[in-house]
Amino acid sequence: MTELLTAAQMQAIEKAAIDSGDVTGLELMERAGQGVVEAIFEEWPELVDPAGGPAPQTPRGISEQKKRRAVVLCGPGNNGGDGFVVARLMKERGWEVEVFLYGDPSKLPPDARVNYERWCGGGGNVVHFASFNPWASHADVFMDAVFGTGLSRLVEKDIAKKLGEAAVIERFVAIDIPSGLCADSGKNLIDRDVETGASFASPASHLTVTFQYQKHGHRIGVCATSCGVVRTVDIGLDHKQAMRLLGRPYDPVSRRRADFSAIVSLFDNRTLLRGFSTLESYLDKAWSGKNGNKFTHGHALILSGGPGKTGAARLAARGALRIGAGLVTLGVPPSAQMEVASQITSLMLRRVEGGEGLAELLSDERLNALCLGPGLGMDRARDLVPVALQHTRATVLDADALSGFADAPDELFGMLHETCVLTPHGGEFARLFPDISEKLNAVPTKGPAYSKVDATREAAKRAGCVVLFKGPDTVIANPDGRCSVNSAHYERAAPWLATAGSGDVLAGFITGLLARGFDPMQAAETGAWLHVECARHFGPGLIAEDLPEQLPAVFRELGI
Ligand SMILES: NC(=O)C1=CN([C@@H]2O[C@H](COP(=O)(O)OP(=O)(O)OC[C@H]3O[C@@H](n4cnc5c(N)ncnc54)[C@H](O)[C@@H]3O)[C@@H](O)[C@H]2O)[C@@H](O)CC1
Ligand SMILES: Nc1ncnc2c1ncn2[C@@H]1O[C@H](COP(=O)(O)OP(=O)(O)O)[C@@H](O)[C@H]1O
Ligand SMILES: [K+]
Repeated sequence: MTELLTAAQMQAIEKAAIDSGDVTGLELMERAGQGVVEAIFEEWPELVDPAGGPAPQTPRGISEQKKRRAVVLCGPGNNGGDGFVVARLMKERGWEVEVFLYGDPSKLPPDARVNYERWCGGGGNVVHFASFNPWASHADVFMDAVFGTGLSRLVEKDIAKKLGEAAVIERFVAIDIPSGLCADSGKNLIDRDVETGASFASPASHLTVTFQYQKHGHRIGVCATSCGVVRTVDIGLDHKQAMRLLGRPYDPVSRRRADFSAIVSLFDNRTLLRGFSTLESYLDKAWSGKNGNKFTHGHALILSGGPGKTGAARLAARGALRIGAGLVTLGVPPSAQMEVASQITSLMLRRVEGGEGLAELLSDERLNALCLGPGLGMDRARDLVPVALQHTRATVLDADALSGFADAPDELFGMLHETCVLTPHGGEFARLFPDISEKLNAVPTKGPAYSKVDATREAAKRAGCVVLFKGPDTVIANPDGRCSVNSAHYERAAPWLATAGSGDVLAGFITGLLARGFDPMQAAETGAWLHVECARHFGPGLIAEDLPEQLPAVFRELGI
C-alpha cells in the first residue's frame, strides 16, 4: 500500500529524523531540490541540454545558442528554501535562472535562509515577488515554491492570480504542492474576491514534485485535479521509523503493519492483490472444482423496486454475479416480476412484497449478502431496510436505502451493524450526515481545512460501519480508524465513470465481494478499485451496463 500523510504527519517525521541526528534539515532540503531537478528532466527530457537548441536565425543568418531559462517563485518558508536549492542546481547546470521572493529574506526559517544566502553568494539575484509579471516573463520552466505544507492562512488573491497566469503559459512545476492548495484537504485556500465573493481558480501545475510521501491533498479535493502529474521523490527518510512514529508498528508475527492507524492509504493494485489472495484461494478451491460449489461462493440478494424502476437493481445484480458471487437473486415486488423476468438469465428471481416477505426469504441462511437501495423507492426502503438489518447479514445500503432515512438518520444508525457498508454520493451523504457535510462544504478560512477524509472517518464512527463516500476521490473509512482513498486521478482518471447507474454497479460489486467472504472494508476498497479499473478498461463511451462485462478481462490482466 502507499501511505498518504497529512502535513502534520510529514512535519513530525522530518522533525524526528532531524532530532535523531540521522540527517539535517539542510540535507533534506538539498535532496528535495535535487529530486525536483531530476523529476523535471525525467518529465521533459528535451530540457536536458541547457543550451536549448539553436535560436532563431539572426538577420545575418548566424544562429546563436539560446540558454534555457527557469523562473523560480519562492515563498517565506521552507518551501521557498527548496526553491532556492532548485535555482542553484539549475544554474550549476548552465541554466539562466531568475528568482522572485515573496516575503522578507531576513525572516526566512534557518534552512531556507542558508539556501537563500548560498544562492545570493553564488551570484544569484533575487527580485521581490511584486515585480513578477507572468506575461512579461519568459521561461522554459516556472517553479512554484511559494507555499507548501505550511500553508496556514488564505493566500492573497494577487499572488494566486499571478501563479495562475504563469501556469497557463509554460511548464509549471509545483514544489510539493501547488501553492494555495491545502495539503490535507486538497481545498483551495485562496482569498475570495471581497466584492463578488467569487473565489479565484486554484493554481494548476503540469508537474508536482512531492517528497517521500504523497499528502492527502494530492488525492482528494480540487488539488487532485490541479497537480498535473505527481512525482514522489525519495529524500531518504527511514520508512520503518516513520511508520513507527505515526503509530503503525510492524507486527513481526503476522509480518504486517497494524491496521489501526492514523495513516490513510492509497488503495492500489498491490493492496488489491494482497486482498485477492483470499479470493484467489477461493478460486483455487472452488473454480477448480476441488471443494467448492456455487453455495460456497456466497449467495447475494439484491432487492429491486417496482415496475419501471428495476434497472438499477438489475445492474447491481449483474455486478455481484460477475465479481464472483456464486448465486445472485433479485427480490422483486410482484408488480415488477414480469418486467424483471423478461430481462434476466443467469440471475434468479424471488417475489418480495414487503417486510414479511423479506423476513421469510431471509430464513434461508445461505443468503449471506444483501444489497438495498438502487431503484428501491423510499417507501419500500423504509419497509425493507429494518428487516434486512435485523438479520445481520453483510449488507450494502445505497441510494434510496440511505435517502429513505433522511428524516431520521439516527433511526438508521441505531439499526446498522458492523458488517454494513454505506455507499453515499455527496447528496446522500448530506442527507444522512448534514452537520458533517456542512463542515466539509464550508468555505475554508484557514489551513489545514476539514477534509473529505475527516468527514468520511467521522461518518463511519457515527454510523458504526464502513462508509464509502463516492467521487473521483472515493474515501472509504472504517469505524476502527482504517481509511483509504480510491483515487481516479492522474494515470487512473476515468471521468466517463460518472454515468447513470455506475453507482448501482459499484453497490453490486461490493455485495458480490461480501458474498464471497471479504470483510466490509476490504469489499468496499476492492469493489471501488475494480470499478475504476473496469471503466478504464472500457474507456470513453462507457455506460453502466458495460462495467460488469469488463471484469473478466480486468481479472485476467491482474493475473487473478
Ligand atoms: N521540514 C523539512 O525539513 C523539509 C521541508 N521541506 C519543504 O518545506 C515545506 C514546508 O515548509 P514550512 O513548514 O516552512 O511551510 P511553507 O514553506 O509551506 O510555508 C510556511 C510559511 O508561509 C507563511 N504562510 C502560510 N500561509 C500563508 C499565507 N496564506 N500567506 C502568506 N504567508 C503564509 C507562514 O507564516 C510561513 O512563513 C514543504 O512543503 C517542503 O517543500 C523540504 O525541504 C523537505 C524537508
Ligand atoms: N469524475 C469521476 N471520475 C471517476 N469516477 C467518478 C467520477 N465521478 C463519479 N464517479 C464515480 O461514479 C459513480 C457514480 O455513482 P452515483 O453517483 O451513485 O451514480 P448513480 O446513482 O447514477 O449510479 C461512483 O462510483 C463515483 O465514485
Ligand atoms: K508550492
